[in-house]
Amino acid sequence: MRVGFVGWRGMVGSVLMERMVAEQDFAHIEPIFFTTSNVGGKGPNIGKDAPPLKDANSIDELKAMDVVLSCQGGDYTQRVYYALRESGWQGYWIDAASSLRMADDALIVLDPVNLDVIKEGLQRGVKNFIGGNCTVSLMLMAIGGLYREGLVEWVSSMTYQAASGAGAQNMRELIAQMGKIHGEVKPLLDDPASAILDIDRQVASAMRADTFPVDQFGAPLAGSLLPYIDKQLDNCQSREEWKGQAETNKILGRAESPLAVDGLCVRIGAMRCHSQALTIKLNRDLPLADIEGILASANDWVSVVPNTRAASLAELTPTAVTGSLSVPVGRLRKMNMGPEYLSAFTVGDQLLWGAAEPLRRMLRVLLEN
Ligand SMILES: NC(=O)C1=CN([C@@H]2O[C@H](COP(=O)(O)OP(=O)(O)OC[C@H]3O[C@@H](n4cnc5c(N)ncnc54)[C@H](OP(=O)(O)O)[C@@H]3O)[C@@H](O)[C@H]2O)C=CC1
Ligand SMILES: N[C@@H](CC(=O)OP(=O)(O)O)C(=O)O
Repeated sequence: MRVGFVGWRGMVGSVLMERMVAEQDFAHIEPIFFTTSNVGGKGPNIGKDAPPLKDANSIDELKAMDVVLSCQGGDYTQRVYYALRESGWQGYWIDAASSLRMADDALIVLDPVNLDVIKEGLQRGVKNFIGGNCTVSLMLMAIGGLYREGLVEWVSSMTYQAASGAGAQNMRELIAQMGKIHGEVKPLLDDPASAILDIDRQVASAMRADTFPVDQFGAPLAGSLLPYIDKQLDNCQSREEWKGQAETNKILGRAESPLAVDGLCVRIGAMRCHSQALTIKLNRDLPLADIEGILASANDWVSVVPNTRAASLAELTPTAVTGSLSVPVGRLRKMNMGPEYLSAFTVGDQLLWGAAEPLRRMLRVLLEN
């Protein structure tokens, strides 16, 4: 199988390459690497030879692929995908970008949750397989068991999303903001006798100054938060919030009878792990132990964290989870609203299960099909 990789050196693409090397995926395919900026250059080090980089804008070169896997971004998809199909290309298109997600002829892939939907799609001749929004994929990795058992009436998701979701430059800017804040008050911090309100005043003044680095986020994130992610929609949801219900139901294959998912999406100063506080309305009262069993059995990566302070601080934070495929879910308890209202908190690496891993695994599904 000739697989063309576009966007392999970007942030999502680099994580994908790391995972594919770790899982020895390249042993099963003929990889061809593409570029928009360095035609003829050298591809990534994957432990085996590959031809020099090909032009990612050349429909003729792309047409020779059985599969094109793109982590290059939505603009690239818009520019190239339709032209490639119009040329008569019948191959599989796997993509990290959101552009094609809601198209009728595309499926959103998250195989630990929707392998049945994917397999049924393959039998129907579906050729476009798109990675889901990171927050949605991570939520479903965490509580997919409840959906699988038909226990969910609705979910409200309040998110705490990492800088990486906005891109590599944003991660850099977050650290620059942290450094700027520290630099402003270092002399006061070094003096144990200094007044904390003086430090606080200087920090606030530094963050509000014109010289504070905000080119990427448009506002201070370090020491603050941003209560709006992605575009503004006419119904007063942000586009990120809209994706919650639309993509969840598409992933689960229930677009005809959608379950409600809604909430607020907020950017916080974490590096690459998205967290979510969930309120889940179950459609019946179930003992907490049964709920924990259902959650833990849903896939190989979800783990139930005991609802204690010690376990939550040790296992249920972005710092604990970053760089790993595990998706812990904790803070599980019945809420004051009634026995059918369940609270949960979950954390996941948005570059792994939130972006690269479902694409890598889709390639495996194609190979095994
Ligand atoms: N960031 C995220 O969290 C998520 C992103 N996605 C989607 O994935 C797509 C790609 O996102 P992301 O990986 O963040 O994009 P990046 O900006 O990191 O990379 C995209 C492309 O930019 C080019 N590029 C230019 N300068 C550099 C540089 N210094 N280092 C690396 N690449 C460079 C590369 O193309 P070339 O080699 O051709 O020059 C690269 O493939 C987007 O559509 C996004 O929506 C999906 C889920 C999560
Ligand atoms: N919008 C997400 C990241 C992302 O790329 O999402 P999507 O793949 O749906 O465009 C975030 O900011 O955290």
